[in-house]
Amino acid sequence: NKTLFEPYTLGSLTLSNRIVMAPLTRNRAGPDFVPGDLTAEYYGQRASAGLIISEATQISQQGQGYQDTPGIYTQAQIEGWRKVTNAVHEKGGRIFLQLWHVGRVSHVDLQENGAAPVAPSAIRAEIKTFVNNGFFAVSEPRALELDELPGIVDDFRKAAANAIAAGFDGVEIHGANGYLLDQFARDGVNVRTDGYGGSIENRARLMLEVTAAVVEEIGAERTGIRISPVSPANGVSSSDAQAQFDYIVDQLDALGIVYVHVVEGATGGPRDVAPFDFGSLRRRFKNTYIGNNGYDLELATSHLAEGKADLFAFGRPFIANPDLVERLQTGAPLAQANPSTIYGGTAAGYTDYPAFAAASGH
Ligand SMILES: C=C(C(=O)O)c1ccccc1
Repeated sequence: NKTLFEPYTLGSLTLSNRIVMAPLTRNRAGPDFVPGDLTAEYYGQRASAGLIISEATQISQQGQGYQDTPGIYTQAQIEGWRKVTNAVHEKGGRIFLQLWHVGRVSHVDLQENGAAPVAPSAIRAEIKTFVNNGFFAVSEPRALELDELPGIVDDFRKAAANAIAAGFDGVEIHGANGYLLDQFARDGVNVRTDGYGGSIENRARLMLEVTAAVVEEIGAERTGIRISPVSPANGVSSSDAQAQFDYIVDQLDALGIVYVHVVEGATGGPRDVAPFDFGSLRRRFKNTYIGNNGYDLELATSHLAEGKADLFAFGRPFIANPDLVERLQTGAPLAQANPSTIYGGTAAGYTDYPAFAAASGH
């Protein structure tokens, strides 16, 4: 029977195992939101993952919501990411870039000319974001005009092309965790009365137009997406998540993208936050299903045996265990991350976690 530690074919890629490094925001981009040498070292250290999905990376300044997160919309940013993909590929690893637009989860100090963050509707989230070296309430958003949406689709398309130019093996569209595309999909925060709101199909429209544009630009085999059907992250909610996301996944399957990456529960929180049949998504999607959220070796092994997912994404465990795959395989103990150095800072708590062998003096 299948194990987590056997090779897996993802489109035209052969992954060395079924363990995925989930996207982790670390707020360590340099000036002009360019990833620096430390970032190349950090991802290189974790290249034994079957697939790395990078931290969320904004497709435009409008799409940025936190300080010191990296971008993929300038030549300098592409060159910075090239060092990262080289470091991972030198170690035989594979890496996708997560394309991000935060929508309403932003602050005027991050926006061009202090502009209001954009959203499907002018409803402010009751949350804070990390800006000006502190946590401050997100700013009042404005509703996007219909004629602005093609520009956002094009920003995703160009960012996908930039990611391939930077050497990434593919991209993951960020459709989860209460950011722009998820805001549009959720009737708790999208109250539009035009073609992008008011029905299951209309609310899915922007996410699906972005996905189709990325597929057209770089191919379905290099395009994945992350969704979080029942997560309340960043203040989103749905009146019928099952119907909304059954429809979305049916349409994603028709687009032929290589994987769907599903946050099964509250992001970074309880898996049973709300009743939801994830098997319904698994059955509707012919290609690869990546399960995420709170997995450990035992749960992943049992879900694999039950055919509930093909790959398993681990986030927080990868922070302090660069060699997580080897530790899971050998049963070595896992190190815990220092919570005070997860977001922001330099090497401490980023590149200075040792592999188990090094730590135990083997
Ligand atoms: C990009 C994030 C996500 O998808 O939740 C994120 C952003 C800031 C802190 C933690 C996570």
